[in-house]
Amino acid sequence: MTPPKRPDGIIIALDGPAGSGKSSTARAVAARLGYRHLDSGGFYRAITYAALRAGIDPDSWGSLTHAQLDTLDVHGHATETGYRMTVGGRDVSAEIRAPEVNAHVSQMAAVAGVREWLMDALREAGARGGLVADGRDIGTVVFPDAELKAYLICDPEERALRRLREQGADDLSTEHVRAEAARLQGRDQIDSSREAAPLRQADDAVVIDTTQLTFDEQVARIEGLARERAGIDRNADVS
Ligand SMILES: Nc1ncnc2c1ncn2[C@@H]1O[C@H](COP(=O)(O)OP(=O)(O)OP(=O)(O)O)[C@@H](O)[C@H]1O
Ligand SMILES: Nc1ccn([C@@H]2O[C@H](COP(=O)(O)O)[C@@H](O)[C@H]2O)c(=O)n1
Repeated sequence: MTPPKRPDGIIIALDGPAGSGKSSTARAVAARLGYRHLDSGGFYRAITYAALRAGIDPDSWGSLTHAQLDTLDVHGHATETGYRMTVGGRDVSAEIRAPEVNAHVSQMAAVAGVREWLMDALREAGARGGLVADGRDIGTVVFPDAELKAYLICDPEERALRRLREQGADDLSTEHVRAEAARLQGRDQIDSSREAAPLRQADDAVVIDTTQLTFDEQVARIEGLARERAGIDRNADVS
């Protein structure tokens, strides 16, 4: 077992399609290890929310300059356990989950200039290690040297059902579940077919299908792999 080469621990990269369980799993694994959680989708969501709020036409997002992005005043603030997103100094944790942001975020995330603009902030989060980061290109582009990479997959209708339950939806009919599955797959289609850092499994990622797993099973699986990769004992301090 190799000891961590970063002062605060290893970097764990979780990628996969929409609703496959990345963020919830990353948060739980980070809590168990005493690591920080980086939800990179939150950054793309905050930029999308800020651009919509500023009235910038989505058709023009492809030509957004770094100076224009700076004026949107989007920031991720490190907390004890993760990152809190603000726009114009205001916490936007709830707003960035709105259906309007869901519908537009993949369009924003496909813009190469936006991804370049964000890269330093995302990499800075991993500078000391001790990080569980989730997204679409964490293991392939943001932290290609992450000590552990996992690629989570899950049946689309199961993903849709979980998402609807999370939202407290009353209507869990087949029709409603299929409509939500189509929305998730629409986002996956844009994310995996774009030129800039498309969603794809890193060659050295462990694939975990969460369809038949309980939440605790998938968390325990990744925590176990992380402890192995970090060379740490289950009962020992992980940093
Ligand atoms: N194994 C599981 N069994 C049941 N529910 C699960 C399981 N894994 C995750 N969930 C639930 O599925 C929902 C989607 O998970 P999560 O938000 O982590 O997905 P995600 O991949 O980060 O999605 P997105 O890409 O849209 O941000 C959450 O409500 C989460 O609690
Ligand atoms: N590394 C990433 C993370 C996210 N995206 C884009 O943001 C969207 C929202 O992400 P969630 O994880 O919050 O669902 C996602 O659909 C991608 O378009 C990305 O490109 N790269």
